[in-house]
Amino acid sequence: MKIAIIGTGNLGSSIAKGLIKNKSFTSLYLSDKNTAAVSVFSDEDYVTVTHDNELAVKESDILIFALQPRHIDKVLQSVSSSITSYHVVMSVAAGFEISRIESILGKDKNIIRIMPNTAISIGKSMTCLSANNQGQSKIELAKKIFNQLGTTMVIPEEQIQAATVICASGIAFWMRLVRATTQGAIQLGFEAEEAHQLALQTCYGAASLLKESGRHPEAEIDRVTTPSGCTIEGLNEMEHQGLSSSLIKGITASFEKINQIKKS
Ligand SMILES: NC(=O)C1=CN([C@@H]2O[C@H](COP(=O)(O)OP(=O)(O)OC[C@H]3O[C@@H](n4cnc5c(N)ncnc54)[C@H](O)[C@@H]3O)[C@@H](O)[C@H]2O)C=CC1
Ligand SMILES: O=C(O)[C@@H]1CCC=N1
Repeated sequence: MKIAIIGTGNLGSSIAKGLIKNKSFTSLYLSDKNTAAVSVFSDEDYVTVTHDNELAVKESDILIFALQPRHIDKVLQSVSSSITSYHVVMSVAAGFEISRIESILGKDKNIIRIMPNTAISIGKSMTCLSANNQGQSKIELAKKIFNQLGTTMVIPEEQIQAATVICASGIAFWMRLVRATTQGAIQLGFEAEEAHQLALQTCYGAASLLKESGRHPEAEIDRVTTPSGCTIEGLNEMEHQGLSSSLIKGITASFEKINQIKKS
């Protein structure tokens, strides 16, 4: 597996970290006009850090374009003559549709839109995938790569925007919930460090319970809410203040915004 990551900022470097941790490549090119985020990897076996996108494309089979939507057009155009039908072209650019990539590279290229999140750096990403017609035969290969770095789900391209909000932006949403819980714990008298640890382990426990039991969140809530107890008192107050509603409204606002990015 000869992989190149073009664009090694927040997400590109997170993918690089995950791949390097797993040693899941025969060669890895990390290409960026500013290689600061990945220069630490230049001593790793079979890893090349470069400013030369063209070189990275020519030396690799699997190309992961981790660029901002406003840059990806230009970069794809600049390397298009080196991209062949043997390459598998993957793009993480939010809102940048497969048809736009096909209009630059041609419909005969294997193109897969991937939407991981930053937890890919520790092998815990939720990565959604969607391929063009030509790329359907490469989807198993893509799943193989990203299953080593978390979990994958193949979805229709129409759902990639929604998946971006839930899974990629979702990391930020969950972080804010952890932080708010920490602030509550500090108000109740814990030191900041202790508060953070309490919030984090409880969050981890809640997610693990759902994952391992397969039960519905409300079934787990029923097990915690003692009649007339403190949990239901707090939960109902949170709902009076609009907890579920504000989360759903935030998710839909984020979705509206990503659909605007798609049109721009
Ligand atoms: N940050 C996140 O959690 C997620 C981001 N995304 C998407 O991933 C993409 C990248 O996002 P970030 O990593 O946050 O952006 P970023 O700005 O941190 O990284 C982009 C990188 O591209 C490089 N770059 C720009 N022009 C270049 C060129 N001509 N040649 C080589 N490198 C060039 C920049 O120097 C930068 O390091 C975006 O399209 C975003 O929508 C998707 C899922 C999650
Ligand atoms: O905020 C953004 O637009 C990008 C896409 C999902 C995560 N970061």
